[in-house]
This record gives sequence, C-alpha cells and structure tokens, in this order.
Amino acid sequence: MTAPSPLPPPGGPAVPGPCPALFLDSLAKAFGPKIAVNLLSLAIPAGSLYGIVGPNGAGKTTTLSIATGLLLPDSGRALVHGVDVWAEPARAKALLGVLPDGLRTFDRLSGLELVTYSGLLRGMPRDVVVPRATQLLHVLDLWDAGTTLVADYSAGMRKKVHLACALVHSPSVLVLDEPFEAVDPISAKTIQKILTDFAAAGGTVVISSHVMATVQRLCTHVAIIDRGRVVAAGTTAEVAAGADLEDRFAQLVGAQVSQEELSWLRPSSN
Ligand SMILES: Nc1ncnc2c1ncn2[C@@H]1O[C@H](COP(=O)(O)OP(=O)(O)OP(=O)(O)O)[C@@H](O)[C@H]1O
Repeated sequence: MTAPSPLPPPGGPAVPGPCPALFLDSLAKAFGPKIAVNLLSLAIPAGSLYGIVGPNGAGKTTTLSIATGLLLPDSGRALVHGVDVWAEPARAKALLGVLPDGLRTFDRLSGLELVTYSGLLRGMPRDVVVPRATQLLHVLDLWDAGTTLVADYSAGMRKKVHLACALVHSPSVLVLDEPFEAVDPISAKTIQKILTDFAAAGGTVVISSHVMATVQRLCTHVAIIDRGRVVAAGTTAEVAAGADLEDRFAQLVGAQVSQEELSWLRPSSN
C-alpha cells in the first residue's frame, strides 16, 4: 500500500486571484461549554464547487450559519467576495443564496407563492420573478404539486422548494446545507446539473454533505471538518490523495465502524 501524499494545509491551498468567493477567518463559536467552531479558517475560491464534510456534530452547520449571516460568531470574520457578512449584512446577503439546515419558513404558501415571495423580498420585479419561479418549479419537478401548501410537502419536496428560493435571484455564491438529503435520485441528478452549470458559469457553490461518493464526484474542492476545525482542505484530488474520499475521511477523523454487537437485537419469534 502506498503512503498517502502529504495533505495541503488546513485552510486550503493558495487561492488564485486577490479575493476568495468566501473567506472564513478564524471563526469561533461556543454554545455554553461546547466549542462548536474552533478558530476555523477556510478560503473558498470563486468558481469552485466546494464540499464541506465532517462527522455528526463537527460544526458544519454552525460554520455555514455564521458564514451566511444567520448566526453571530464569538470571534472571527466571514467575507463574501470581500464583503464582511457581519459588518455589511445587506451587501453580503445580496451576493448569497442560502439553503439553511432545518429552515422554518412561510409554509402556508404554495411552492409558486413561496419562491415568488423569496424573489420579491430580494427586490426582484414581479415580471422577472414569476417566470423564473415557474421554471424552477418545473425543473425541480414540483410544478405538479400545484396549490399544495409547502407545509404539506414531503421532506424532499421541501428541500427542493427551499433550493429554488436560494436560486431565484441568481446569487454569486450558493451555500447549501445538505442539498441532497431526502431528495430522490432523479432530482439529485437535476440539482447536481444545476450546480455544475452554475459553477461552470463562474458561480461558487458550497455544499455540506455526508454522501462521500457524491462529494468526490461533484466537488472540485473539499474541506474535512472535525471538532470545529479544518483537518484537511484543498482540491478533491489532493484531499483524497489517490484513495476513496470516504477512506481518507475515516483516516483523518479517526473514525471507525463500531464492531460492537447488539446481541439483543434479533427478530423475536412471538
Ligand atoms: N443552538 C445550539 N445550542 C447548543 N449546542 C449547539 C447548538 N447548535 C449546535 N450545537 C452543538 O454544536 C456542535 C456542532 O453542531 P453542528 O450542527 O454545527 O454540527 P454538524 O457538523 O452540522 O453536524 P451534523 O452532521 O450532525 O449535521 C454540536 O455538538 C451541537 O450539539
């Protein structure tokens, strides 16, 4: 077995150009005694499709929430194309499209109403937002839901309609927390194509995911987060180092599949 090549330093490789699309600078966040994000730094290049992976509780959602202005850090900065998310929230948020984890939204609306409302909130004219919302609902296979309220959507449908809300204003940087969770395989492929096309056109996509095969196939770059810190970051090929990303992940976070047997877990005979 060949030894894996040395990893690029945490924080990622040198970024081409003067200004990363998203720059996280020494972010820290604690919830009481729990340190969720521990001086985390990461530079996400413009035009990249950047995967953020890590074990449960590693701090991914907390990091992405800070990066998108949804959660105030204890210290550190997050810059979107050089604009400080906390110093200039309106300017920074205009550049962002966000799919937060466990989003609570105005779900007593139909899909068309919700996506249209998102665009209007972003200051888009109605005659631009309605055709875009309509097209997004068709592409994401939600149009047939018609007047069904988002509150009555399935989990996967909700994920897709919130993705449509994140896309409708055509932002520069998309930050998507678990975009493929609960989504059917055909819709997942559609979403992957949307994201790949968006990045090819110069947009930047940041996704968190637990599906290593998808991250390895889809993402140009990846960061592995563990205990609130970046343990590896760089191009997907650099981080995978010729191995399966899943194996590298396990190696880097020191995780092992539990061998403990649940001897009591047997189909009962009566
Ligand atoms: N609002 C909160 N109050 C208290 N603790 C929190 C809060 N949000 C997150 N935490 C804690 O911070 C840590 C990081 O949580 P976070 O949700 O960022 O992890 P994650 O990497 O997104 O996990 P997962 O992969 O399971 O979604 C966890 O230990 C979690 O319990």
